[in-house]
Amino acid sequence: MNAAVQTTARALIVDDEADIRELLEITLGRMGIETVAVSDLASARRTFDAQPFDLCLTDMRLPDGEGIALVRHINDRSPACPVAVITAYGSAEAAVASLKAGAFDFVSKPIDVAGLRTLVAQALKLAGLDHDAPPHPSLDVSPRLVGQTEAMAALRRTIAKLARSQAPVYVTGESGTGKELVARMIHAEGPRVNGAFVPVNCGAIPAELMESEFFGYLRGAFTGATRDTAGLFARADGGTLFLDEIADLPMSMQVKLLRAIQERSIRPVGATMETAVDVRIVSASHRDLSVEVARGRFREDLYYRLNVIEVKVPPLRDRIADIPMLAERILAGLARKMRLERAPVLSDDARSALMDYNFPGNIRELENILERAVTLAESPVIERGYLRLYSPLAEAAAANPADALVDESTDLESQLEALERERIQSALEACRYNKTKAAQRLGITFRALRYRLAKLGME
Ligand SMILES: Nc1ncnc2c1ncn2[C@@H]1O[C@H](COP(=O)(O)OP(=O)(O)OP(=O)(O)O)[C@@H](O)[C@H]1O
Repeated sequence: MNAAVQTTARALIVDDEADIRELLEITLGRMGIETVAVSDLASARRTFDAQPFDLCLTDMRLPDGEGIALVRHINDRSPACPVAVITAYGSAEAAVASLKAGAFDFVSKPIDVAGLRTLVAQALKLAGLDHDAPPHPSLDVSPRLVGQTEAMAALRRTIAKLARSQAPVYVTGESGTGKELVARMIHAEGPRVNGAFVPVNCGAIPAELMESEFFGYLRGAFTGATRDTAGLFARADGGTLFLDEIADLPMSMQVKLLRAIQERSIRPVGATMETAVDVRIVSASHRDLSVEVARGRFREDLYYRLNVIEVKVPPLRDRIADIPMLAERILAGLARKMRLERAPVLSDDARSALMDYNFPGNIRELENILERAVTLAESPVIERGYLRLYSPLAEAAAANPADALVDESTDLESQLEALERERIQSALEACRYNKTKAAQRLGITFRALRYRLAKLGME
C-alpha cells in the first residue's frame, strides 16, 4: 500500500554538438530518464540552478568555457549529483583532470553506447543510494574502520567522497595501516557494492602467470588450459579490482594493465577479440611509487593513471588515542575466535605501554601482539609483560646500562637505526636467515621485517 512515488530520474546534458546531444538524449530516454539538453556553460549553470537533476553529462570543451567549471559548480551546490565529462578521444589528461576536479566518471568520444549506459546506470545507483541513506553514511562510527581521532574522521570523510566517484584511487601507507580495509570501504560505500571486490597481491603472482591471471584464458590457449577461465578483471566486472603491492608488478605487465585501464577492455590469453569490462581500480603500495618511477622501475604513464586520487592512511603512531579502542575491538574479536567466555582486558599499565610503543607494523602488529598476549596470559587481565613489546633503547640500556641512553655523539635517528640493524641481524643469524622465524622472534610481521630490511639496505 501507499508505495512511495517513484520519481523519474532527470539528467542535464551539455554539449555544443547537436548530434551528440541527440545521441545522449535518445540513449538516456530509452533508459527511462528525462533529459534537458543545453549547448553552453552559461545555460548549463542557469538550468542546473533552476531545476532538480540526478545526473549531469557535460562535454569538456564548451563554446564559453571548460566542462570542469561545471563539475565544480555542481559539486559546490549539489555534491550528491554525479557529473560525467565527455572528453575527446585519447585525451587522457583531460579525463584525469576532470576526475581530480570531482567528476564521477568520463566518457570518451566517439561515444560507445553500451559504455555510456553502464556509466549512467552506475550514476543513478549512486543517486538512489543517496536518497535512501543519511547524507554521510560513513561519518557514523563504522564498525569496521575503528578510531575516533581526527585523522580517522578525515579518512572516513575522504572514503565517503571517493566512493561516489569512479576515479582510480591509489592508497598509500605503511604496512598494516589498513590500506586494504580502506579500499574495501570505498567499494562498499559506492554504487558498485553489488559487484565483486577482488583483491590481488601483485607481488604474489609469478610473472609468467600474470597475464592469464589478470585477463583469463580460453580453452586450449596453452598446455593445461582445459576450459575457458575468467581472469581477475572479468571477476571484478561491475565491481572493484584492488591491486595491492602494485610496485611489484613487472614492467611487461604494467604495459598490459595500462592498456586495459585505458581501453576499458581486456583480451583473454588465446582470444582474438577484446571484451569490454567495467572495473574500478584501487591500488596500493607501502613503497613510494614516485620513487619507483624516478628509478625507472615503474611506468610513469601507468603511475599517472592509477594515482588520480591519492589517499594516505596514517600510521598508528600518529593516532595513539585510537589504540585503546582498537585494542578493545581486537580483544573482543579474539575472544569470539577463541571461544572465551569473557573478552580479556588490558591492565592500565599494559594500555599505557601500548600507547608508548611506536608500532612499526601498525594495526596488524597490534593484532599480533594481542593475540600472542591472550595466548600467554592465564588471567583475563593482560599485564604489560605479556605484550612483549620490544624497545630498542631499553634493550640497549640492559646490555650497557652506563651509556646506552645517553650517547649524545650521534643523533637519535642514527642511534635507533644502528640498534635496529643489530637486532635484526642477530635475529636473522639465530634463525639461520629464515625471515619468517626471524620476524616472529622480533615480534613483527613478515611484511614489516621485509620492509625494514629494504629500508636499512640489508637485503
Ligand atoms: N581503522 C581500523 N579499524 C579496525 N581494524 C583495522 C583498521 N585498520 C586496519 N585494521 C585491521 O588491521 C589489519 C591490517 O589491515 P590491512 O590488511 O587493510 O592493512 P594493509 O595496509 O593493507 O597491509 P599491507 O601493507 O601489509 O598489505 C586488518 O586485520 C584490518 O582489518
